[in-house]
Amino acid sequence: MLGQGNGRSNGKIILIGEHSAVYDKPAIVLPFSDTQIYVNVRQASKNSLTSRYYIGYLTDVPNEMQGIKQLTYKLQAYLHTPNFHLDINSTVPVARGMGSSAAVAIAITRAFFSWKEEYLDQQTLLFFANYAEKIAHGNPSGMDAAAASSKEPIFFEHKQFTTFPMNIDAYLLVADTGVLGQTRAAVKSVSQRLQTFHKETSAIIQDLGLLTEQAKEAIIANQPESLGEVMNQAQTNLKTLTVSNQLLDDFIQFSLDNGALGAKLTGGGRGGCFLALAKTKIQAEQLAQKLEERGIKETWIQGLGVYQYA
Ligand SMILES: Nc1ncnc2c1ncn2[C@@H]1O[C@H](COP(=O)(O)OP(=O)(O)O)[C@@H](O)[C@H]1O
Ligand SMILES: C[C@@](O)(CCOP(=O)(O)O)CC(=O)O
Repeated sequence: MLGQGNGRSNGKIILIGEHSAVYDKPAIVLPFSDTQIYVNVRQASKNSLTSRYYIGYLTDVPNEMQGIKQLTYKLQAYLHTPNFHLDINSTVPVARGMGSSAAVAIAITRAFFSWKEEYLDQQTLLFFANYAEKIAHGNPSGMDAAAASSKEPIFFEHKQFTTFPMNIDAYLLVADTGVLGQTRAAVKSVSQRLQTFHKETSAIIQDLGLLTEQAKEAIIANQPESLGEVMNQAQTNLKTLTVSNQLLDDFIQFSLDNGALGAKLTGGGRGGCFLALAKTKIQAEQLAQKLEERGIKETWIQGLGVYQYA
């Protein structure tokens, strides 16, 4: 009888570059250690899963969990494991643009390899995580899995990532609208727009890529105001791509009216979370309080310069 295997991962925040990353443009993504996933795997008579969102046999999981199911079967075949029970404990909100599907895939892969006491290199880890992401998202850029596997903020480009100095003195307020995001549908609709309105849509995607480069420069040069302006321009482009929604637009405007240097949605959009940039922690806290009074479900504050690595 095999012992147990354990794996961990964390959520992520896309600072800038969602959607355009699917078309090979760069993105800046931060691992987000305030949200964590722990997975335990052990031998069982039938393949089964326990998570806050689902309890039961893997043969019966709902369609939206096909990514996880196929991943575990692939890991089982690759590592020649017996039947298993998976326990998933997570504080990453599901379908809010925080990369829950990639984080869970990373934690599951780590748990299986630790169970079999097999060495897991970064390339193999990303191979398995992106296998699950392809089933969950259709056409993932790969940045969610890369960020969930990294301890530091990353500049993701051409399927590779590098790190860079987070010199900036500013605070990110992450706010959850509480409404499910629709990553798969939003990614599909951008691809349809690209066919129908090719010239206009590819210009927006190009622009989002340039804005990501400008965001990196603003961070390195410690220019919070410039970063805020770049975030606002990115949000305008995301709105034109129709991946925002009225709720996000209203909260983003409210944040700007209440002193945010910039604000934009994060992740797949059409729900989920948004980001507001503040110069000081106190300003971020004051805005968080106002947003919560206005109905925001949950907020987190992340220092950008004093980044606490996951
Ligand atoms: N805690 C969890 N337990 C089980 N499955 C999870 C969990 N978190 C995420 N998932 C999987 O990830 C999917 C949600 O992913 P997705 O909609 O892409 O969210 P996100 O936009 O946060 O990445 C779920 O349908 C499920 O398959
Ligand atoms: C829209 C996209 O750029 C980011 C999706 O982020 P999330 O899965 O909603 O956390 C898609 C992708 O990069 O695969």
